[in-house]
Amino acid sequence: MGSDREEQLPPLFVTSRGKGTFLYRAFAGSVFLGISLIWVYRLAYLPDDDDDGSSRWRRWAWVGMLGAELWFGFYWILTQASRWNLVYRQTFKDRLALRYEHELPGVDIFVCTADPAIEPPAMVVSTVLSVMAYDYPTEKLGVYLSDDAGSELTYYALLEASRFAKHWLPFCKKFKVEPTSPAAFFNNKSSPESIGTHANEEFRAIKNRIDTTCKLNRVPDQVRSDHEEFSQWDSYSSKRDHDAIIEMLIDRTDPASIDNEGNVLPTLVYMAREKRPDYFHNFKAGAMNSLIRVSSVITGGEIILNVDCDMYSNNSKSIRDALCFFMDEEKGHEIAFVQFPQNFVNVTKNELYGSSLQVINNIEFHGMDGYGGVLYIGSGCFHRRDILCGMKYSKEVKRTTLISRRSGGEDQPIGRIHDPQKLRVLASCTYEKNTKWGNEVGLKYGCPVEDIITGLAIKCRGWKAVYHNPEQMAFLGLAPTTLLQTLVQHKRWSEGDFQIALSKYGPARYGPGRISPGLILCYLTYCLWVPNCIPTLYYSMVPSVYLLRGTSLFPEISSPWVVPFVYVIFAKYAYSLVEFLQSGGTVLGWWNEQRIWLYKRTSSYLFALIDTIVKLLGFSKTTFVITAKVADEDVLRRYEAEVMELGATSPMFTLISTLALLNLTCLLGFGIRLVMMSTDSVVNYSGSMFLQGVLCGVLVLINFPLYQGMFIRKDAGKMPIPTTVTSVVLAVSVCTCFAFLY
Ligand SMILES: O=c1ccn([C@@H]2O[C@H](COP(=O)(O)OP(=O)(O)O[C@H]3O[C@H](CO)[C@@H](O)[C@H](O)[C@H]3O)[C@@H](O)[C@H]2O)c(=O)[nH]1
Ligand SMILES: [Mn+2]
Repeated sequence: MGSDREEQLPPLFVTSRGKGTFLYRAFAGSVFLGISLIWVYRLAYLPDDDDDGSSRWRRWAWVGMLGAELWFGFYWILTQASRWNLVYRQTFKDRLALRYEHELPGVDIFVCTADPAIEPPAMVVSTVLSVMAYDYPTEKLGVYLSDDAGSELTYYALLEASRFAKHWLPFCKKFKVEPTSPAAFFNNKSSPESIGTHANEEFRAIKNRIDTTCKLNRVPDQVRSDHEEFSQWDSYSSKRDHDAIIEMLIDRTDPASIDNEGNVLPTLVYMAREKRPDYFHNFKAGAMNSLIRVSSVITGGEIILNVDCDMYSNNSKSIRDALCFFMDEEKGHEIAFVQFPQNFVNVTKNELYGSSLQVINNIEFHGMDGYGGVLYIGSGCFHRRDILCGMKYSKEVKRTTLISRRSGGEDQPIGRIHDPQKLRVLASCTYEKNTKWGNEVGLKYGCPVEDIITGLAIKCRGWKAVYHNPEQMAFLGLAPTTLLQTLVQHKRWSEGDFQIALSKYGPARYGPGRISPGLILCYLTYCLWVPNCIPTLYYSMVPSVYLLRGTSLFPEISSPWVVPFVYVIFAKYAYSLVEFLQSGGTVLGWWNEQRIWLYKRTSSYLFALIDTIVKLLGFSKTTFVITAKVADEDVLRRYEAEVMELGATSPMFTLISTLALLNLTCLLGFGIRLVMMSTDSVVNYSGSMFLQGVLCGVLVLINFPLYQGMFIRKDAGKMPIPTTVTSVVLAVSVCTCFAFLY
């Protein structure tokens, strides 16, 4: 690399290709051959259209199987794109420091929170402190907390944090603390005990005060009278109806803003944008756009980092990592954003809910990066401000943007506005009226996955994105801890992605000519999560009820056509196991992942499909269900013991348990039939129903935790009795209809 560099400077980052690409491609080719043979078999053996009722039923079921297999095959092809060409990045932070230490750009960091009840302020401010303590010149850092609840509790917590920062930042620097989130650092058993007893005590005290205040739901009178800014809450009527509140807790240009050792502190700003019932607030995208505007006049950093309130910094060098990409002399000018993976602190060993996203993080995103276009996933992403604000790519911008700004002097050329009135205008409901905000400027509105669609639009404007997955994880957050939350989160994601597919930005329509074909396929993998629900529901129901009936839908065990079926299934799952283990998972974790895969497809995606249709018909509006970052002790105990949490009422649960019971009934029915047959017919019969029996058997095995939750467990996390009863009635009725009606 770099042989024809214009200057003889070694690069700030290098890219290397994954190994074994050729072998993988050959393997994928063989699986594709198998899939094609399955299609051929379905077409060649399509049952005749007799008048006889039973064979007509079989013919239709067969056509459905063909449809499902065509879809699965097509979808499998899509998933190959993100495995075709993996790349890995390495940065040289020492070179960056050597060349640019004194002209590093300003960095503004946005933390978003939206509800003090499910996103505890003590957690939020730990995240804020973690990013304030980055190993980066503090006079170039601005940290902004957006509070979509506009809660004085969160403001109070931030006030406490701003005071603690004076101890915490020098402490982190002195002892090279990692991670720089005080909560994470002091909770970590392996953090050296000898250091920081004092800091620890102080942090505990602050955390206690915050937690108590939150529990009492009231800021102490003394604090309130000491800090006149609390009067801004006098006019506050609710989360959805209040004025904009913007408070600068630390101003880095104020000579008094120094830590205990006399170093400058980063600017720290609290922002609750204005909310009114008559104005749609566009969730996180709306908050981000207000932050972009407000920060542009306070600190105006050229680089913006965005994290969710639970995603604390776990690597104090991440800004420098990101800058190695942006400031690389050769390639930096075309990079719009640098995305780090979302990792989670709270995943258990065999991750019951498959929420660690390891395969996405360790394989698929490296594959998308190979096409220059990893997704923007909302948290842990560094953007160039002007690109986020709509700048289009052109070859001429090469080398100008970051470098010219920096050569303007130590400080940014932006006029600093501290006038609260002017700031409030920028965060008002009406500011965006008749502007391009939410469309061409800033994050896009109208989609529950504002991050994905914004990232796609940026790449369609000609920019590249980079994925960086360093060994020491850059960010750590909280994954959902119950089944329902996992399914609801996936409903939001899949629905949002599907909306993109249907929108003007649908990758297949909008992408060609703008992004590479490989990247289009990668995007489609995510954008087409939702339609998977239909073939998956079909495949997990129809063969089973036909098994009960004794109608075969797969080749006989002695037929050579069994080979492609067995090969494709075996190869696909063996490979997915290898991939999962390689990404750091366990065998049981993989098995759990298959279960959650089934539940997501049959419930989250189905409900996302239904909601999409309802919305298209104009009956409902987009919502955003925030994922809880706290759980009861009881729930947490079960989560840690990897016992499935089923103690909630939801149509999603009714659906998955009905499916589970349906398969159980079909398998039992099949068993009874076998027992009642003569030996000869058993051999024949089980031969013709073999694959169907295996499919139904595996579905029963994988649903084991559901049967336990319905019939065996006694704890509070078991399936509610009404849900169990409904599911039994539904499953038995469907089975009875099928067994006797035609
Ligand atoms: O009206 C809202 C709703 C949410 N948020 C914040 O958005 C973040 C993400 O919300 P969360 O409930 O944790 O959703 P996740 O599914 O975990 O988030 C992922 O998916 C979202 C899109 O669906 C992205 O916005 C996130 O960045 C990405 O991490 C949190 O910090 C919230 O406080 C707001 O600021 N305002
Ligand atoms: Mn989250």
